[in-house]
Amino acid sequence: MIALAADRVGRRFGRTWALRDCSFEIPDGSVTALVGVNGAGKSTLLTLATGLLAPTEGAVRVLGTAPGSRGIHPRVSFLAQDKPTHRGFTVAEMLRFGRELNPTWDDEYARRLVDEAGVGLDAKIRTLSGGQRTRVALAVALGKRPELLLLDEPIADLDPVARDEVLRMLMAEVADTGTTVVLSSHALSELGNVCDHLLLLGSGRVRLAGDVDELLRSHRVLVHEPAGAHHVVEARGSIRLVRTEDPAAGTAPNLEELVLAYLRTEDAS
Ligand SMILES: Nc1ncnc2c1ncn2[C@@H]1O[C@H](COP(=O)(O)OP(=O)(O)OP(=O)(O)O)[C@@H](O)[C@H]1O
Repeated sequence: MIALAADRVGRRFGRTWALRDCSFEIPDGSVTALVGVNGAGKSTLLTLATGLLAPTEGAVRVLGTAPGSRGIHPRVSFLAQDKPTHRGFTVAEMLRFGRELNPTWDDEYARRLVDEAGVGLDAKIRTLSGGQRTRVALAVALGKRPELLLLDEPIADLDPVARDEVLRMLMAEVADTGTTVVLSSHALSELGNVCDHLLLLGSGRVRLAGDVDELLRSHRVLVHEPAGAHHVVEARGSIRLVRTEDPAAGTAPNLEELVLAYLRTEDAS
């Protein structure tokens, strides 16, 4: 099944097209890295998927239906970039909101996630570290037992240890529950360990999308080698990243090298 699909989606703000002609499909159970430079349209795309924003053109489908105009889909959780945990409340109060607002709420599960983060239920949100706050916000997002979890830069403000902890926790939960995750991030080196699907936006358009292994297989790094008939994505001095089906050419890139090459170039396809 397809968890999230876009068919020629565009979204305009005044004269600015934040997204244009975006078509893609994100399979059920995948963990998708949503990447792109600042202003590429990542947050806009995630917000369209929640239904909190409507496309100007085209159609979005979430878990097989059009996102409703009456708020977020009951089986979708969204963690916005600013992680709106209310700083004056306690962790227990945050969990109570989750329970009251979500019919599918799993209180035992949410409490376990908070406990594993080493956070007390009586702690005020404002006393928590950035990493702990993110983990409480994730516990609230996951406590809803979503089929689709949309995370907008969840690890942006975390130190490397906290990033690692949060991503490990997330991956363990996803492996257990099969939740589909779409995760926007600039932390390219971390994404290779957690994502099996990629959606790369550039200037509001889909530049590259698909299964990570397939994308890595169809690209090679050539050093001091002519590109020949291969399609050159990026050339930097004697190093070229090319798109090719020839497994004998050069060496395989890693996800960070692949994404960086596309982010650095404007007109690669
Ligand atoms: N509410 C809005 N009103 C006007 N313009 C907007 C609005 N939201 C987004 N935009 C514009 O749409 C474009 C895409 O913005 P968006 O926030 O989706 O990018 P992003 O990829 O999430 O960026 P970042 O990595 O910096 O978070 C930008 O040009 C931005 O200025």
